[in-house]
Amino acid sequence: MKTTMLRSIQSSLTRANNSASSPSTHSLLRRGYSSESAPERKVTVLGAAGGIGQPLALLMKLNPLVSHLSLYDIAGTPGVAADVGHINTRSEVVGFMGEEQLGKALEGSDIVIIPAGVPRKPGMTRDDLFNINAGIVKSLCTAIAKYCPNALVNMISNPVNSTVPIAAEIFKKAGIYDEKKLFGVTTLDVVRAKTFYAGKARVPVEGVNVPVVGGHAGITILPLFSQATPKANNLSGEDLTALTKRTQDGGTEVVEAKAGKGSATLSMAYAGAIFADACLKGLNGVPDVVECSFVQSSITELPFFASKVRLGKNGIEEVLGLGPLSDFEKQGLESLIPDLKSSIEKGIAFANKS
Ligand SMILES: NC(=O)c1ccc[n+]([C@@H]2O[C@H](COP(=O)([O-])OP(=O)(O)OC[C@H]3O[C@@H](n4cnc5c(N)ncnc54)[C@H](O)[C@@H]3O)[C@@H](O)[C@H]2O)c1
Ligand SMILES: O=C(O)C[C@H](O)C(=O)O
Repeated sequence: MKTTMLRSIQSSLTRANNSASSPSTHSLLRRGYSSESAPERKVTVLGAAGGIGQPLALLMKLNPLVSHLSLYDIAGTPGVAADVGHINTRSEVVGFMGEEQLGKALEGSDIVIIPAGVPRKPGMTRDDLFNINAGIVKSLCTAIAKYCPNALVNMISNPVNSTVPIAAEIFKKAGIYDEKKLFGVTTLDVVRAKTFYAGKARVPVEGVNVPVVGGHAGITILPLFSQATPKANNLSGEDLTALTKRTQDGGTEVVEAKAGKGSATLSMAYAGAIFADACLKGLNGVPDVVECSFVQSSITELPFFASKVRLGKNGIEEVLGLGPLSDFEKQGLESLIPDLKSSIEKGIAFANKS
């Protein structure tokens, strides 16, 4: 019963993966690539005792590609680690608490996932989190540069449109920046676009794919429903406009429903687990692993942009282009550029001030 449930969680994580073509964990296992023979991989979660951190720790504990799970926060991690550590899956779990233990938490990490920082309350924009979260991200990235400079970094902390450029600048200053290894996690936008599209088009959600490009705030989130599969012929222009708006406002929908008790945590943990799983598969040499992510990019005039990226043994193998856009999407792309540009510049300026 327990094994069946674990298998079903794992396979639904892989089935839901954006890349319909990437082999599932189960196909790897069937090919004799058992969790015992899968390479050792250390995944570290920074902010592991938080609303996202705890369910994300649980989902990473269920991932057979992880051999070491390191859980760090400024408080509360011993309890989370003891709890998650009792689950009878492959990884060894260690909790670390307080700045003096940050180095140990990070050493040897293959992937560092960062959901550390404050979430929104109703009436706030993601940019309103900048003043607190920029400093948190800066200090955590300084430590990553020192203790695990080769790790892939999955940035969840908001505002992602600024925290990713901050991380890049901190890594550049430390002389370790590799643009192939830094990712803003925008998977939740893809997860939402798939759910909302499937609901409106009345198609089974498991088979749905929708790329989401741009950034991760308001109108910078640009779902490309014209490229959604399976094609739905029952959606009007008005439906597509409404779907786009709902995807852009998905975070706010949750913030308002939680009425002061934070933002998306469970769906974000799910999305973060999907993205980390894709990074692990890429590192392990699985071919054709493709996910959307906010990365250093030259596909538009902006230095960072979310689009599909192909993941490989060194992180990003290829940043894929946007593909054909509808007139509505072309307009959306044009409108988002100034917003996204100023968030990126704000992050770069913050990281470079004294
Ligand atoms: N990228 C996305 O799609 C997405 C989705 C949802 C939430 N978020 C963002 O994720 C962040 C976390 O959200 P949450 O709901 O988990 O918040 P939370 O307050 O529940 O948890 C944040 C955790 O970070 C920890 N923390 C604070 N400073 C730290 C530091 N210096 N080092 C390590 N840990 C530290 C806190 O102790 C806390 O446990 C927010 O910024 C939120 O906006 C992003
Ligand atoms: O909306 C937020 O503040 C959190 C997150 O960015 C989300 O999209 O849910």
